[in-house]
Amino acid sequence: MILRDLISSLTKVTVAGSLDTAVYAVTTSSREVTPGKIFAAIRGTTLDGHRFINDALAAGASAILAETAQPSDYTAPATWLHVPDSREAVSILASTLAGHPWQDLKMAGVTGTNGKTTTAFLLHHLMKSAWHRAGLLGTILVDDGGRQEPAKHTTPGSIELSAVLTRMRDNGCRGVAMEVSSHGIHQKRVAAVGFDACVFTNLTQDHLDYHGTFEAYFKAKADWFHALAANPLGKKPAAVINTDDAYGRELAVALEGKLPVIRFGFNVHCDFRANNFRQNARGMEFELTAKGKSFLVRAPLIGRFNVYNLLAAIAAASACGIKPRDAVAFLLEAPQVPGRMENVGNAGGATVFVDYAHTPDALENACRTLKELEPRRLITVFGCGGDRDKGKRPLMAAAAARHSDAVVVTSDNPRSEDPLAIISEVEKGLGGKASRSIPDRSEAINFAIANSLSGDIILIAGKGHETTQQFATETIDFDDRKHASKALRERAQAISDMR
Ligand SMILES: CC(=O)N[C@H]1[C@@H](OP(=O)(O)OP(=O)(O)OC[C@H]2O[C@@H](n3ccc(=O)[nH]c3=O)[C@H](O)[C@@H]2O)O[C@H](CO)[C@@H](O)[C@@H]1O[C@H](C)C(=O)N[C@@H](C)C(=O)N[C@H](CCC(=O)O)C(=O)O
Ligand SMILES: Nc1ncnc2c1ncn2[C@@H]1O[C@H](COP(=O)(O)OP(=O)(O)OP(=O)(O)O)[C@@H](O)[C@H]1O
Ligand SMILES: N[C@H](CCC[C@H](N)C(=O)O)C(=O)O
Ligand SMILES: [Mg+2]
Repeated sequence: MILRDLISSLTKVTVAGSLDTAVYAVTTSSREVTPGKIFAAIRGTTLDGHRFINDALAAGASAILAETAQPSDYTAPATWLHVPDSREAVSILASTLAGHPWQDLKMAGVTGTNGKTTTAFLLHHLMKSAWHRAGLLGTILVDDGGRQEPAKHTTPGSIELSAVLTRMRDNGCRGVAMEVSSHGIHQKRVAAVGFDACVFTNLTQDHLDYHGTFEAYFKAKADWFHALAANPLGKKPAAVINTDDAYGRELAVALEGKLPVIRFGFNVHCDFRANNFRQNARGMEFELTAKGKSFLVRAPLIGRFNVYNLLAAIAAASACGIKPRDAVAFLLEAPQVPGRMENVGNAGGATVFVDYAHTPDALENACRTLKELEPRRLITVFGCGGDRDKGKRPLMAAAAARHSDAVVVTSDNPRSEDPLAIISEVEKGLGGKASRSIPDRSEAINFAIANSLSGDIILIAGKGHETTQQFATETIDFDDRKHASKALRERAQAISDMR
């Protein structure tokens, strides 16, 4: 593409040099520069990409995009593009170079502290059921309509995102369900993508290490909606908002008159409203009132919090053109989201669930849900991530202690931190609850399972679908589901040996 045509999509740019240059790609890494590429200098969270402009020039960059003006002593042939916000400009250029694939796809995005992955999986299931092919982007995996691969980020960088959306379109997908993380919004990864439905699930404590304050975290989420209200990119996005959540209500009020707002939850003002929720160990049912009609929703998921995820999926699907009646029928066959309230088996009458709860609110919900199944005892095994929001630690402990009969504190990705130091911060929130601290996660799981009694439920929380445990010096293979299954088999064998 000729630079002149490409940069016409940028609203604010000062050019120094030729616009007749042909370019075919943009990159934010000097290490990936080859002739024909634009090197975009990003002010990163650890490094400033502007430091690598000379490396990019040496590698033959055809143009430089930067937040600084061309230096006075600049002699290189590469055209210089001065923009106020490199990350935003990269999003626009990447989308333009790819031919804006999202224009040909029904796009549903999901943001919020908890429930993004689950809601995106449910939406993907609805889209696939209705349209045969649909894409999925999120924490666990990327499904481009042809094949699935593990995800590196919840929301990929804008360049990778444009590439994946292109593959989805070319593979015949009609829609995409994707998670939109607060990092993704803040780093403008989705700044140039139009959406048909934007879901807000809830807002509770997480990621304060990155955003600093709770208000900044809320602002990051809200910015996505406000940006699309100001510039909907040619689509008509509906804001699909949980208004049982206080921040959701605030957002819905702020968007009134700017975007169509679809409210969901249990409260009487909802457009998609749930009533009469019931559950057992195999699934749930509730009554849905939407568009003046009533439906009985039945799905193989447990937990009142999953009512929100189901409502969000049905409402967002409706904004994308899938009728609630059809959605309700498809949800009878809703998939097990890997590592989300996943029943991994039982032995000696005790049942094990693996869940990804790694925030105080999620752990509270997971524990409460399992306690509602009236186990003899609820034993919760969990830890807190290293190099992440430290404020979560005592709060997660308090949530676990409130609803569990016994707690086993262990490690969850200590990263660069000392596992014992993390555990002692967690212990401060337990408030005297019966507990055992076992830093080695496999031993902690073995301990909980070996000491279980018939009728107990064991919740192993925090890692869900993850398959590794990250330490300062090494990352080892570790999968809660595989480990728990092995421990359950050993326990079943031990019980049968004793007979
Ligand atoms: C903190 C954070 O979010 N970092 C992300 C960010 O990196 P950065 O911009 O800060 O990069 P940096 O290392 O400071 O470098 C600045 C620039 O210099 C460039 N550079 C650097 C060296 C060099 O020799 N040449 C060069 O050009 C780099 O390519 C980069 O463009 O932008 C990169 C590209 O998009 C991301 O890969 C990277 O994600 C890191 C790996 C990460 O761990 N992110 C996590 C926290 C994250 O994004 N999580 C969210 C939410 C998860 C959830 O709760 O669901 C997610 O969406 O996954
Ligand atoms: N709507 C919800 N409200 C509160 N808690 C929820 C909700 N949905 C799921 N959870 C809890 O949060 C955990 C994470 O759920 P999920 O993976 O769907 O969220 P996420 O927003 O994608 O999280 P992450 O940002 O870490 O990827 C679940 O394992 C469950 O314990
Ligand atoms: N996307 C989240 C996941 C956390 C999961 C938990 N296992 C942990 O490591 O804290 C993060 O990186 O903060
Ligand atoms: Mg997720």
